[in-house]
Amino acid sequence: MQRSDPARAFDAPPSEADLAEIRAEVARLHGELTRYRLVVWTGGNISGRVPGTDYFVIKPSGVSYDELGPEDMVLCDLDGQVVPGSFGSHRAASSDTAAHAYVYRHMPEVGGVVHTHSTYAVAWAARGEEIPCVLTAMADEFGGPIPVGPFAVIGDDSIGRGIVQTLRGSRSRAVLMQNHGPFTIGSSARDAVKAAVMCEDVGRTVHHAREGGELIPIPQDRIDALFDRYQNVYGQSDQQDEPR
Ligand SMILES: O=C(CO)[C@@H](O)[C@@H](O)COP(=O)(O)O
Repeated sequence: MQRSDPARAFDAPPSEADLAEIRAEVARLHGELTRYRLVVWTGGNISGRVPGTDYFVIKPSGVSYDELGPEDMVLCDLDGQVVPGSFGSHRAASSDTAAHAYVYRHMPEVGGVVHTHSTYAVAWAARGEEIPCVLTAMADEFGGPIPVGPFAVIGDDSIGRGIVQTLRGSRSRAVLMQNHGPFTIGSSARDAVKAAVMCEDVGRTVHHAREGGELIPIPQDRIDALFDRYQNVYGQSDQQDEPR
């Protein structure tokens, strides 16, 4: 894959000792995708940025979720290149590695990226229809509708470009890539997984609500107030830096 900037050199990769925590967390979080039934077979993937470095770890491509442990996560630089000799480097990184890498290069505040094929979110994506903000739970978590991103081919940075173009400046941490499915971002891999769980939950609820009749939009000032409360007040006071 073409490097983003041939002149760019990345710092030396972190040691495996320094990677242990992020490897364990990203491997563990893959179990949350199956627990919440957001993926089937080997679909979907999670990555986590290694804090303070030019690297991230991501799921290996096509490997069963049952086999995913910390040392199976693939270490990549921000160009999406696998670091030779690192744990897991004997396998190909996820099909979406270039997309995740593009997001990390262009959104430095992002610490985790998740992709799923969760049923209701994919159904909204198949229609190219955003999920309207008609639930307080959406205002809390996404600060508005969940937007649709462009149709994009798999394997290069097209999906990443679509994610950044859609979410940069948005309060939503989820985007429905047209005809494909949800990609989510977060301050950490756990935060991005939460966005994926909540995206599917509201996608299901709004789908059934609309089947029963007309949806009632929430006024923008109420959405703003709900989002502010949830992001800054909800939960325990010692959770300040943790995702809610
Ligand atoms: O749909 C896609 C490709 O974007 C992926 O979710 C899915 O096929 C899983 O691919 P990987 O196993 O991560 O290579």
